[in-house]
Amino acid sequence: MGEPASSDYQPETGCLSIIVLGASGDLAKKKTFPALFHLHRQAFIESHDVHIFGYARTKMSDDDLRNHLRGYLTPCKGCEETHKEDVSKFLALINYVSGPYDAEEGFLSLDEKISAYEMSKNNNGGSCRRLFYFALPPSVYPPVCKMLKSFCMKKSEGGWARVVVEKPFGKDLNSSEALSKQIGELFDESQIYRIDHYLGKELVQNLLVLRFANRFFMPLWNHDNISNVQIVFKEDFGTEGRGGYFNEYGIIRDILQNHLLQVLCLVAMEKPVSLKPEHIRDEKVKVLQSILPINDDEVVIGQYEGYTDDPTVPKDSNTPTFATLVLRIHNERWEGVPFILKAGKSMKSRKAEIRVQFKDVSADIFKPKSKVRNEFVIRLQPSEAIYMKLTVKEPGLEMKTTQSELDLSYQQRYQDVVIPEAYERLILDTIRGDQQHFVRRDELKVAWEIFTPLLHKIDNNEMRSLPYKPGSRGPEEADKLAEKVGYVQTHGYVWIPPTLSKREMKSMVTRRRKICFTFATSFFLTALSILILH
Ligand SMILES: NC(=O)C1=CN([C@@H]2O[C@H](COP(=O)(O)OP(=O)(O)OC[C@H]3O[C@@H](n4cnc5c(N)ncnc54)[C@H](OP(=O)(O)O)[C@@H]3O)[C@@H](O)[C@H]2O)C=CC1
Ligand SMILES: O=C1O[C@H](COP(=O)(O)O)[C@@H](O)[C@H](O)[C@H]1O
Repeated sequence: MGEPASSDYQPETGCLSIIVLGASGDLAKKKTFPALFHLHRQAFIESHDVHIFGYARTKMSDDDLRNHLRGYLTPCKGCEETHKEDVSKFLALINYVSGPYDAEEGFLSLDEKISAYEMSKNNNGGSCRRLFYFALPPSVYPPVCKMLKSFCMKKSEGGWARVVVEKPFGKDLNSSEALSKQIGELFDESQIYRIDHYLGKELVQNLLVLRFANRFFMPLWNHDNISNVQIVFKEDFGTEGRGGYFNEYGIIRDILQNHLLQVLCLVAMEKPVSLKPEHIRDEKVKVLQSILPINDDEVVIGQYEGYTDDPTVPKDSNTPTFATLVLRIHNERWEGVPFILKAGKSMKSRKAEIRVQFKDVSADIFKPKSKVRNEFVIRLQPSEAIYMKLTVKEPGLEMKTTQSELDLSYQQRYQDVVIPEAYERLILDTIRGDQQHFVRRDELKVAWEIFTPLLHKIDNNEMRSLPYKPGSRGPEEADKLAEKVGYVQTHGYVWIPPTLSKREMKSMVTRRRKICFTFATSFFLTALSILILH
């Protein structure tokens, strides 16, 4: 069965079973089930044709799982009134099956339950669809795939079975390729959805539109005009309860090799032939293939002080919780432009953004006191925004220049819009069969090729993590590296997100209306009294 492109999507009929493997875990409760809840609340998945099955080793009843999840299902803005009812309706759709990941007993009973549900729905016609979501550590992907393939793949006419797998997909090039091979022997590429939730973020999805639907950017988007690009991820908390997992992977495998690299692809790729998933992914692969080997002199890794206090982390751990490194794309558009990727845990603030810094104006006649540059910033989170830093005349009698911005802040511009969570959007894509925002096997392979030599050096202690204070900007050396490769910080300029809230806007409008009303009333009364007096 061919998989439809996004624009070809036709709503399907028939029953849909969503199976969350690892239902007892962290991702399942924090992201997967809440995303399903919101999709259900908005009727993207509906009670009459969907059922959800949780699967894990932990022994619990249906109600135990429902109660475990309840607290994570929070109302969205404006849904508070119906929230209790929405939660009850959603939880009623969930059943739980307990079993091991590498033996048939649990999977046979899972299949029995899914089949019973499908049978109960058969009289509606249509096909049966099975979506398997792996909210599991990658170490158990191979046995789980085998079990699913052997025991849970009953296919009805026109139906489908898809698997969604989480990152990190492997630990380096070899392990990732081995995993891809094992899974590839069991499922077609069109059935495998390698999720990278950054691809589901609103402003990441906006990148192609911004770049290719606006005349502004096209002629400027190249090495003639752009000095450097920074892609930054910061969290203001540490590994918190995930020390065991994190210590095995580190920040490069956790964030840079996947999330930041995917963002880089969308910033740097050429215009795809169309919006078809394969056309987009072809262009992403070309960018990745053009990235030069990472230069050790353009890498700074760090570890926040106190990281090894976590009892699950060895005292002598060299695992980086921070990294800044430079990627260089060897092609006609980007030759000479450093792409600075920076990610850190336990930093001063939580933020993810893309910062495109332009070159200096040539033969500048305004002679500003300090060097200033145009920047185009896309803030992915928090407070989604797109703004452009530019030089303007300072209002007043003097001919002085100052830094200002053209600002599109989503909170202000789209006040009535609730921006969906990345996972909501991506799970919906998997149901619709749209692989545009998922990582293809060859894309993953090149991504690992880029990072594997560096990762091996760090794993072998050939490169040491520098200590940094929790709540800081990370090691000073990282800022020095960014400066060395061309980033110019604008001193004295701070972007202030517009603060006019909807309430303030409303009260302003009401106040204006009141003034108009008072004015109209007094005008009317004056006119009336003049008339009476005459
Ligand atoms: N948590 C997060 O914020 C994010 C997680 N991810 C990815 O999602 C996946 C799941 O992550 P997360 O939920 O945090 O993981 P968990 O450690 O919570 O594991 C999920 C479930 O898998 C089972 N499990 C855990 N360890 C093992 C093991 N060694 N062998 C067999 N089963 C095990 C447990 O269920 P039981 O014992 O009941 O079978 C557990 O409840 C991972 O690939 C992770 O990298 C991606 C982005 C964010
Ligand atoms: O994949 C991961 O992402 C989260 C950060 O996600 P965000 O959407 O809140 O930016 C990170 O905390 C985690 O370590 C990593 O595995």
